[in-house]
Amino acid sequence: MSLTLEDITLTYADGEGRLTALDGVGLDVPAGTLTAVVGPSGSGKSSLLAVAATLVTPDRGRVVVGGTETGALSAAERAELRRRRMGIVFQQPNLLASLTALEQVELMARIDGRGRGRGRGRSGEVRERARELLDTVGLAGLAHRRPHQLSGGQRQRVGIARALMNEPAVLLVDEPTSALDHERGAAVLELLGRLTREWGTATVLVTHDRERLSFADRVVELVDGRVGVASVS
Ligand SMILES: Nc1ncnc2c1ncn2[C@@H]1O[C@H](COP(=O)(O)OP(=O)(O)OP(=O)(O)O)[C@@H](O)[C@H]1O
Repeated sequence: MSLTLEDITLTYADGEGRLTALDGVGLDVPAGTLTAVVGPSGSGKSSLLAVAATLVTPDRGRVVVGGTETGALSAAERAELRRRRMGIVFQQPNLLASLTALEQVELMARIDGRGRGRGRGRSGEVRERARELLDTVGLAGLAHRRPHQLSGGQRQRVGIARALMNEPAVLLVDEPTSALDHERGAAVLELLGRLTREWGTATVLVTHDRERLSFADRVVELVDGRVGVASVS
């Protein structure tokens, strides 16, 4: 399933006027590829992810997910699309305070009883898969911990495992390595690149980290809400 953004313009109210956060941005992310979005603070990266996630409706332009023009869907249909087909990882993962790491990840499959692929199935299988994902993101021994017992980087990795639980067709990730040390950050990027290819996911990853972009199929630079030419070190 591919993700296409066509000529996206997004403005926010700014005092008397409007601030243009995205200005005619286009992005084509074929299934099984990973696009990294880089750019200075305030250049529109998080806004771009919010539009791609269909959480924010742009002033102009189209978001097409697997051939479906999302602007034509109702709010309920968009919510369903997000739940069934998208994995979204925000900088702040919004974990539920009362649940353990394992329960946070399991919850995705339980909410979406008809989840794709291995997310489907009996309770034991769901638990096993959630454990596997926590293992993969390096949280094997911490599955029983609640959010307040985890570091910022560990919470972020719970958020990544949760987003991967239903084998999303579209994966949108904001700054996955910001709270991680170098080695752990590299492992998370390697994992996202590998799953993108294995699952045929259309992945967009926002990152400040220009040194480790070799895992990306394409690098897009945003400057003042426009797509520029990326210079990668
Ligand atoms: N809800 C909002 N209301 C008004 N302005 C906003 C809102 N959200 C973002 N902006 C503005 O839109 C512009 C783009 O913000 P955005 O968060 O998309 O940038 P970013 O590249 O993700 O930044 P960072 O790297 O610091 O997270 C900025 O000028 C920001 O101040």
